[in-house]
Amino acid sequence: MACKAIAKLAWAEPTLIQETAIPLLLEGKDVLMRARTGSGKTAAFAIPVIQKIINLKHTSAYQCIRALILSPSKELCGQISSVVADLTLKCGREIRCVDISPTGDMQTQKSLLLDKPDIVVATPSKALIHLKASNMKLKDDLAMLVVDEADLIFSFGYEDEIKELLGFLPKIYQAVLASATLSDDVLSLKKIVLRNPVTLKLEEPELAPSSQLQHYHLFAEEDDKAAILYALLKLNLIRGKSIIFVRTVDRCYNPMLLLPSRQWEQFKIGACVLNSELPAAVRCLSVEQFNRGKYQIIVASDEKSLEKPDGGLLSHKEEKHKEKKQSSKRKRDKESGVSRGIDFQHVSNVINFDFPLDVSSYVHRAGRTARGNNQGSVLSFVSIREKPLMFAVEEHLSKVFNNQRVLQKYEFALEEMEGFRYRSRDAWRAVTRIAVREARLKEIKQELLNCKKLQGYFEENPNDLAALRRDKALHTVRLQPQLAHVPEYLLPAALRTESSAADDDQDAQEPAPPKPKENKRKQPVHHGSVKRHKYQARRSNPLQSFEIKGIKRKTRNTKGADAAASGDT
Ligand SMILES: Nc1ncnc2c1ncn2[C@@H]1O[C@H](COP(=O)(O)OP(=O)(O)OP(=O)(O)O)[C@@H](O)[C@H]1O
Repeated sequence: MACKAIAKLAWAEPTLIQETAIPLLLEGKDVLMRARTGSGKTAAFAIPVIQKIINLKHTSAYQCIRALILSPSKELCGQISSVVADLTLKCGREIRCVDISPTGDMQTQKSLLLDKPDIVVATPSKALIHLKASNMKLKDDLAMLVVDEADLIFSFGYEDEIKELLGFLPKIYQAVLASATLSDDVLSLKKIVLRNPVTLKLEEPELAPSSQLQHYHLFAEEDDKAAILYALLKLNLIRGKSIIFVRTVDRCYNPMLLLPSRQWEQFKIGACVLNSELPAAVRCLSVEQFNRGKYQIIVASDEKSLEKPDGGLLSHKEEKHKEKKQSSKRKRDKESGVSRGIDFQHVSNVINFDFPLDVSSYVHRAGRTARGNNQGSVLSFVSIREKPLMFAVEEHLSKVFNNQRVLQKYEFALEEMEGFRYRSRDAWRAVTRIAVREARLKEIKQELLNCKKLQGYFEENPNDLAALRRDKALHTVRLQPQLAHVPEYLLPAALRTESSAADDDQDAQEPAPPKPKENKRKQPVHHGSVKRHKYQARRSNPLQSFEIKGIKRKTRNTKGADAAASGDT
């Protein structure tokens, strides 16, 4: 049955970790699997879990919870349960899996658990709450325990919960730890969770090879970062789904405000924000909608705020102090993870608008693209103060890939982009702290209006609903409609024909000055054959020709830069 489901997922062959781990797990061994991010670890443990339950059900019809899968964040729990759902698609109602990680009605979760689903997916703290409340009992029947993203379990602060939780489990059960790294935390967890385990440490780099994943960097200061992003998007040099990573939650809203929704729409690109301060339901919905293709871009922050008001980076001590001070004001969800482990599907580009603060963060962000057998690229904007961070990543990647120079320079002649620079600088500066706050308030207001639970309240209190709707427009950033349209004179010469055509598409959505009537299709192809016409079009296409007058890229970068630009997967 699982095989039929796998066929439906169109997985032609197992990944390396699946090929090695599944037979060991089917033999009943405890396994610690370390394999790179995006290598298919979820199915590597989920398939044996499902198979074990099917086998046990053949020997005993007694219904009970037979597997507990723990993961550090709600997003990851949701993801695991949807992989289990995909893999049990052909099992009908025979195997039931319940995800109790979402914050919600405990009574509903209790009744789901009392129904004894075969598999329970939870964060450690949620599992513990239900175990303590006797809503689920595992002491007699649990056959399998899985801890996914084991390297994050302690760093997310679950050490005590895990230790306490083990007291609710039977003496004998099979256990699996899955992790992208073999950190000290994982080794400590291994000691307390696994018995005589087989350790699978695949001899493969922690990221996909450079034939599949290309890394680029581009030196740029704050104002220029915005201009470059604006130009890359407007000139269609970034194609396919992209994740733009920024350092802090507030900065998530900057690129969004710089390119306000109207403009994203004009790009025909849907964009949304993802960060740990959004409610879990909104985060999960954003990821789901992004995966379904509703949004082309996610602007995500995966770090806590490490920035000083003057723009410098905070020391660890300063950061802790700031966090303590802020904790009463701003609520960050401990059970949230953005770059770690989330299976954003078919992402062509990861753009580090802010460079990640350490090597492991870079690896995890980069791991959001080139997943499975897909192609991908990472483009990092690096300011002067971020250079040391970049050098650390460069050194690390070159060690991982046998002294190869992995991080390539993305050649981009910003001086040719003066027009973009001028326009975006203006818009970027309009994004003040107040504007960010207002944007976030607007988001909350929208959430209230969409909240199903409040629908009843609004029906009974229509005045409140009207007041909320009537509320003054919160968007204090002056929208600059001219940003949506890039006049031809702003473009580098080599891009004029193509991008003005792209703009023509956009112009179709907004009132445009009347143009002389002409039917492009009917225009004859002058001077030569169709082949020649195609050749000329190819020559003027910066993505296909090696030499670009406006934006200079060196030939050695062209292949990767094309991938970065086209993002074809
Ligand atoms: N055998 C396979 N063939 C093709 N694609 C696969 C296969 N197994 C899994 N995948 C796909 O690979 C992607 C990554 O899988 P998964 O999320 O399980 O990776 P992971 O190793 O758990 O990553 P992370 O460490 O980041 O959590 C998913 O989109 C999944 O659908």
